[in-house]
Amino acid sequence: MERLLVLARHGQSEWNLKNLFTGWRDPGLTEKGVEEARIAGRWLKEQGYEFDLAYTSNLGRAQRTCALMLEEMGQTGIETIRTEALNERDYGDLSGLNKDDARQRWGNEQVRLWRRSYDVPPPGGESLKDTVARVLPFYIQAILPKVLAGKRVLVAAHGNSLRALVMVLDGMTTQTIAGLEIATGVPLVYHLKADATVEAKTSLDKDID
Ligand SMILES: O=C(O)[C@@H](CO)OP(=O)(O)O
Repeated sequence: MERLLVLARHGQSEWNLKNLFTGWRDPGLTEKGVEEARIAGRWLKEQGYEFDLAYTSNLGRAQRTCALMLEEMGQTGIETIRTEALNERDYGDLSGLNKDDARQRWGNEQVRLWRRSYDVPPPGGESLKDTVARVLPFYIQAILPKVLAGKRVLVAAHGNSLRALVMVLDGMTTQTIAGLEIATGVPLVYHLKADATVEAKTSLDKDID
């Protein structure tokens, strides 16, 4: 049985371009972001993938990416479930601030800890640990049973909600996860075994911006 799970971060957003902490704020995609989503969809189609079901967050950039990918694949009709559980990590008080300005104000190391440590939350926001605690129950209760039942599933979400999932799928530690970056618009293709562990993983090659 095919147990296909494809994870894709949204294409470049207006706030990725402006270098702003985004979190639960809701900027749209840039033109480049739209193109990245389309390229991702075309690549998946060329690889011969099809989906039965899609999941996305409550945020527009992921929803639009999901829709554009499915459009390129000729699969606009499939059921798409939106959930807050897949939202980006909440950046709290940092939301809307420029990342370089934040480094000037609080120092590189503090900003690195907020952005990439496992358990240091940004002020008023979520750590990756908090994000894992939000994303993982939804994955286990909603997404995984579908994949294990043979539904081919697309998840279009965000840098940190996907880092939370990849950490679990790839068996990364609270240390190694700090070095994981997920590029915009790059599908990560997982084939799962019946016991929900990873049989194979491939992805479209692309540099991290
Ligand atoms: O601003 C954000 O919400 C995220 C993703 O763009 O940023 P970071 O790279 O710090 O996780």
